[in-house]
Amino acid sequence: MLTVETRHAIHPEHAKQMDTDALRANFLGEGLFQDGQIRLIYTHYDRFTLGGAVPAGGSLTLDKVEETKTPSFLDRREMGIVNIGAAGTVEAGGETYAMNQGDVLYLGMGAGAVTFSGEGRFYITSAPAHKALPNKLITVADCVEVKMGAAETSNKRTIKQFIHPQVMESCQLVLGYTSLEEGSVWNTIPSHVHDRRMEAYLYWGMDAESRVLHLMGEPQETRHIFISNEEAAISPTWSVHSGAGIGKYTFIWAMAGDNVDYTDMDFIQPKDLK
Ligand SMILES: O=C(O)C(=O)C[C@H](O)C(=O)CO
Ligand SMILES: [Zn+2]
Repeated sequence: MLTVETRHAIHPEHAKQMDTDALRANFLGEGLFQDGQIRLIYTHYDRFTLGGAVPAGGSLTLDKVEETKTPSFLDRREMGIVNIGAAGTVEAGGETYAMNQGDVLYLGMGAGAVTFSGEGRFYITSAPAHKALPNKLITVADCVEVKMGAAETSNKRTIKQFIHPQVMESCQLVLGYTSLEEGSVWNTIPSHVHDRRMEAYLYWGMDAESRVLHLMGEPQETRHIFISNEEAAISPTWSVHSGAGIGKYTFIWAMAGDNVDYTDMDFIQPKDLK
């Protein structure tokens, strides 16, 4: 079963007026991982699409998605998939890729139908592409690790880069995930924006009772949403995207836009946040 929800692009002046329910309806992705289902959010931020596929021991195929009006979803798009569950497989372009927890699969434009199988919980990201690039499995052992932050500022963390120029070529997608060290709670400090790229965060690896306070909004007009395990925050180009966890968490960051330069960020120092 496939479900697709459309999210329109929100102007920052509009976001300022929103109450909690409106912020959640526009910027939070809930219930993306349901047994036996593929659930997608098709956004109007760079037409970035995110979602989950949970085959729950069976198989699920993603092919035509009405929203794109193309015969197959990947006819003019690329895709990044992260397995946040147990072992599973993804079949595309005549190949079957075995994916353990944390592995990432890149599928290039024209890859065709995508079949998810096994016990995996597959996080799906996708953006329009301008050329066909080879499909590529990037295991946890293949990623590039960057250490950031410090225990003194409660933000010591490891950034694992997968779909990233240092690892492989993509059209628009840049993707990886960040884990906090024990005792550190803050991600993405100092905060930043990047008007050139939208971004989405998928929080996972959290206890059921735990929550992340996700900061969003313009730097001088911040808002927050509390996020549970396996929920996503959609971050428009004008929004900061930082968070603090009440308990352990990892988050998958994925971006699409004008460049694939991970370091292209406009930093906002804590003293300048409002
Ligand atoms: O912990 C961090 O810092 C991040 O993971 C930052 C994200 O990767 C990001 O926002 C990239 O633009
Ligand atoms: Zn960012």
